[in-house]
Amino acid sequence: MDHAADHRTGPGQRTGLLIILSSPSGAGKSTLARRLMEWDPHLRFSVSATTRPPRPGEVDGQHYHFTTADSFRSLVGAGQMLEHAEVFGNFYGTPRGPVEVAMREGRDTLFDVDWQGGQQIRASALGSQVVSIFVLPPSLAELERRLRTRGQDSDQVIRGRMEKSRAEISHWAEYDYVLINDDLDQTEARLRTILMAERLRRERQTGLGPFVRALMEENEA
Ligand SMILES: Nc1nc2c(ncn2[C@@H]2O[C@H](COP(=O)(O)OP(=O)(O)O)[C@@H](O)[C@H]2O)c(=O)[nH]1
Ligand SMILES: Nc1ncnc2c1ncn2[C@@H]1O[C@H](COP(=O)(O)OP(=O)(O)O)[C@@H](O)[C@H]1O
Repeated sequence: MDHAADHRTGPGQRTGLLIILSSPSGAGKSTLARRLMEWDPHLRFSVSATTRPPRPGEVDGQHYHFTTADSFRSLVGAGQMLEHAEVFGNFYGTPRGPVEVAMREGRDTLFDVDWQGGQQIRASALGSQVVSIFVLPPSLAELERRLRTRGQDSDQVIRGRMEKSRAEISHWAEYDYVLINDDLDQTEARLRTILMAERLRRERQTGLGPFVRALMEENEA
């Protein structure tokens, strides 16, 4: 079967959107993702696998699937990752199965992945369904302040993340939307607007009413 054609949109068909959120560490994407999920219970969060150890309060299977490097590698070897990358010295990857199920069910999926993950998902057979959003902090000083006030990482880890932030930010132009997360409520409102508009755009392709469909079929006959 042609894998790409399987997810192609057309009149009457409805497939899910893949909404990719990326940002330098600490800009606020996990917070925004959580708020968006609370707002829209139909949205599915893609739970990544990672070899990073859990932070206090993180729940296995909910925030991440915490795993060892060996089992991560065997999942990759078995083709079970839609994408994967090494970030800050740990492996992260998106399990393929749940994304494909959501696509078939017409459910939208939200991804919190870095720029490498964004590139790989865009290049995959599901790429035509991607809506990508890059979240920027108002400044690097504010980014560092957020990493420190989050209070989850050691000084050394924070320094490492700040060093990588410029490299992550350099990929902003690859994304469909760029949001500066200054005021959290305003950024959340903008994210909702993007989601609503992108859903309308998809309906333009897939949600034609029976009246328009009948006219199209008449024209094709
Ligand atoms: N490529 C890829 N990146 C991921 C995945 N899951 C998380 N990441 C990214 O890995 C980076 C580190 O995530 P995390 O350790 O949770 O730290 P945080 O971003 O500071 O909360 C972030 O840029 C995430 O977007 C994944 O499945 N694939
Ligand atoms: N707009 C904002 N203004 C102030 N603080 C914020 C804002 N957005 C997020 N934060 C805080 O910044 C810290 C990092 O946010 P988080 O969502 O964990 O970032 P990321 O997932 O991008 O690493 C958290 O303590 C969060 O509460």
